[in-house]
Amino acid sequence: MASSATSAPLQPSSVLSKDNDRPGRVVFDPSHLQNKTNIPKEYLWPLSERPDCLEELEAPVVDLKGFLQGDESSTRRAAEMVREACLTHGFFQVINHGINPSLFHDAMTNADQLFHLPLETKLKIERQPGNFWGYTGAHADRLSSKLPWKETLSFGYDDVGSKNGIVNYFVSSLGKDFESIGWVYERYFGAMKELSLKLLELLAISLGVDQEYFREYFKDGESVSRCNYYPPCQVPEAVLGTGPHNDPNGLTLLLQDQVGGLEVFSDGKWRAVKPEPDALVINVGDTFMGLTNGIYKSCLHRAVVNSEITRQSIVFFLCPRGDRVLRPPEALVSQENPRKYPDFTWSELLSFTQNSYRVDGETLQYFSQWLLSSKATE
Ligand SMILES: C=C1C[C@]23C[C@H]1CC[C@H]2[C@]1(C)CCC[C@@](C)(C(=O)O)[C@H]1[C@@H]3C(=O)O
Ligand SMILES: O=C(O)CCC(=O)C(=O)O
Ligand SMILES: [Fe+2]
Repeated sequence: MASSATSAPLQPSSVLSKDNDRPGRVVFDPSHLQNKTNIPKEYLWPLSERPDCLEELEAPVVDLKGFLQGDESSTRRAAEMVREACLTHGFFQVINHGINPSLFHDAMTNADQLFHLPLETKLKIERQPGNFWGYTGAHADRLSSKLPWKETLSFGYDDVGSKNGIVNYFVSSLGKDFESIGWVYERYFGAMKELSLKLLELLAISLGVDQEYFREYFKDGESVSRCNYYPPCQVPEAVLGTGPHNDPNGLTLLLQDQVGGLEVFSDGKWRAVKPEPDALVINVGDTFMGLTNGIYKSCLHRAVVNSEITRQSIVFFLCPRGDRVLRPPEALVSQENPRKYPDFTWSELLSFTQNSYRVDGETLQYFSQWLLSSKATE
């Protein structure tokens, strides 16, 4: 369960290569799998705790309107709400965030169309080892057991280095017909980057840190964006759409449809994050927990699937530039709260998480210990 320390090492990518040169390779074909009652062993997780009546996570729905308009008392109120949530579990939702609901709608419907393409077409844009761009079915390119019951399409979203990178990606990999889809995600993830920088200002205010501090830290980052598509499963309690994990990045901005399935392990129980129309779910990742010297919490979460209906989510993982050293501002370090983690860079943490996938919520702790012991033996 969540409290026991287990880690499932990822298979090196050289072990799993393209299905045509590795006949034993698992290929996630939802049209076939979603009707099966006999779930192939690669997808099985120890029977997950699925209470009949799942309690809801106590996570505030924060109205950003006043803050975005520069209104002081609304900003104070919003900062207090996010502070309380981040001191406890690091999850809150935002509404009136300034993003047009039609962009949410377009991002969801285009993902639906993309995941309905024939499997051969999706495999043409399969994610390659060491790269964050492309399609995966159940992450079978990197994992061989406890596979997530999902398809993903990811983009190494980078508004700094590559202008129109997502549009170019669609056109060069799937052809000119996909240009308009590329523009939808270019606009969507551009809006997510902008909003995430504003949220960092609100978080800085909530911590009494210079308003620009975190914004400056993340503004030239190499973020990752992803569409998740979770088909139904006839034995939903035997599989997980996304296994338990803490996000390694700074902040995560997640758009979920109204189906529900996102759960957070808080106060000893899995709790549902209730879908709110047109809201975004925001959560603190390990990098932000590190930057706040452990004051704001990143929390274990997972996505479950159901037996009836496909669920979709679209995620923006805000990350720093790879060589940025993660060090909290002085205001967050004191005698009572001394440094919790050593200095490290985002690329060090990212490669650790890519090689060792922990399901116990202790990644940052283990990473810090590993870093300190490996530096001591250098
Ligand atoms: C930098 C990243 C690695 C993952 C995608 C982004 C941010 C979160 C990571 C992830 C979601 C954590 C859970 C396991 C994972 C393999 C997944 O199920 O998708 C992770 C991502 C990944 O490596 O693709
Ligand atoms: O789809 C979801 O609700 C959660 C996905 C998630 O946690 C992730 O991709 O990191
Ligand atoms: Fe996550």
